[in-house]
Amino acid sequence: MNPSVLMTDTIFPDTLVEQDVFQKESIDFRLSPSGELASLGELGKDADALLVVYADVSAELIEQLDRCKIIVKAGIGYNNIDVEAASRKGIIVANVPDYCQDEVADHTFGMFLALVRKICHLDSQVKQGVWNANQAKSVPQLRGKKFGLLGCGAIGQQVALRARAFGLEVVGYDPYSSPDLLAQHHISQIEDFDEFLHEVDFLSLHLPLTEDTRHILNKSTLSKMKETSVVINTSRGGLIQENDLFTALIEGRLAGAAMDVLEQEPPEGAPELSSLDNVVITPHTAFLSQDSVAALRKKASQEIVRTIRNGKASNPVN
Ligand SMILES: NC(=O)c1ccc[n+]([C@@H]2O[C@H](COP(=O)([O-])OP(=O)(O)OC[C@H]3O[C@@H](n4cnc5c(N)ncnc54)[C@H](O)[C@@H]3O)[C@@H](O)[C@H]2O)c1
Ligand SMILES: O=C(O)[C@H](O)CO
Repeated sequence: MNPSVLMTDTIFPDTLVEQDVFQKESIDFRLSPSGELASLGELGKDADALLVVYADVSAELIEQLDRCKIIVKAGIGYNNIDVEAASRKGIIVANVPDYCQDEVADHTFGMFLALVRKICHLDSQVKQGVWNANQAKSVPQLRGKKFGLLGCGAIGQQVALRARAFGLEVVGYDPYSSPDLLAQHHISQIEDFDEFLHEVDFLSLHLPLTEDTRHILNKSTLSKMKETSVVINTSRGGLIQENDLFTALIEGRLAGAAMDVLEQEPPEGAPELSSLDNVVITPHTAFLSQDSVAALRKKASQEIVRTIRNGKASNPVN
């Protein structure tokens, strides 16, 4: 009997890349038609591996997997997988840590510029027949301002490179990163979180969503930031308490926000934040480009092949 893979969900229009990789290795491949927990449990029962994009791989689902050896997140952030439950069952969880650093850094910087230079807002005004340059008079000059990285890993380092090219001073808060590594990337470390929040003019989030980091930006931490500062989030929606962010923005305690990710994705209709002129939102697209997607799909599938064939994953997270 061939080993088998269940793909729980996909955002791509076809599964040709995955089918190709698995077919060459005589591994059977199925895509779940609905991605719903009940059917995933049933379909995944006999699968040797799970390939996951955004499906919620809960402890309840993992409990139903009788043969599974590996769960691969097709992506970097694996917060939709209950890693502890998988570890308890001896299942390896792996991600694809290296496929879209440039895309996310470009998107982060693009959103930052669109927000701070009011490009999206002015564009939408012109399209409504309003030609009013006055609103741009309050735009801050970037050179010499402090660009703060909350999380200084692979993506944060790429963002730092772009920020420096704009004459920004890059500062970082990352308790798990070595001072040498940060110095190598010309990121000045600020060790005290409150001081970091207080110092930065622009704050960009590049850390994983975990139980420790959920709502790391909330009423209390947002209140430590300058009223003129902005937040850019291309990491995970759950890092920010969105109601607190909304309140800080309407009360003028923060100058703006750029968000590629939201607490609820997809949101039900237009998100509340989108009613504000000083907010820019994209629908979780920072990682996407033709090249990054091709690399991601291939790497995720190959990780499964490696584990099924050799019993070892290249990028285990447990
Ligand atoms: N929007 C998108 O399309 C998209 C695409 C890729 C990744 N992401 C998100 O970006 C995140 C970062 O990706 P990466 O490749 O840079 O990951 P990475 O693992 O290379 O870097 C994450 C950094 O965060 C740091 N960190 C952990 N906890 C922290 C804390 N409490 N405070 C400050 N720093 C902390 C880690 O030490 C690490 O240096 C991912 O976890 C993922 O959720 C989003
Ligand atoms: O984490 C990632 O790789 C992207 O956000 C897609 O899930």
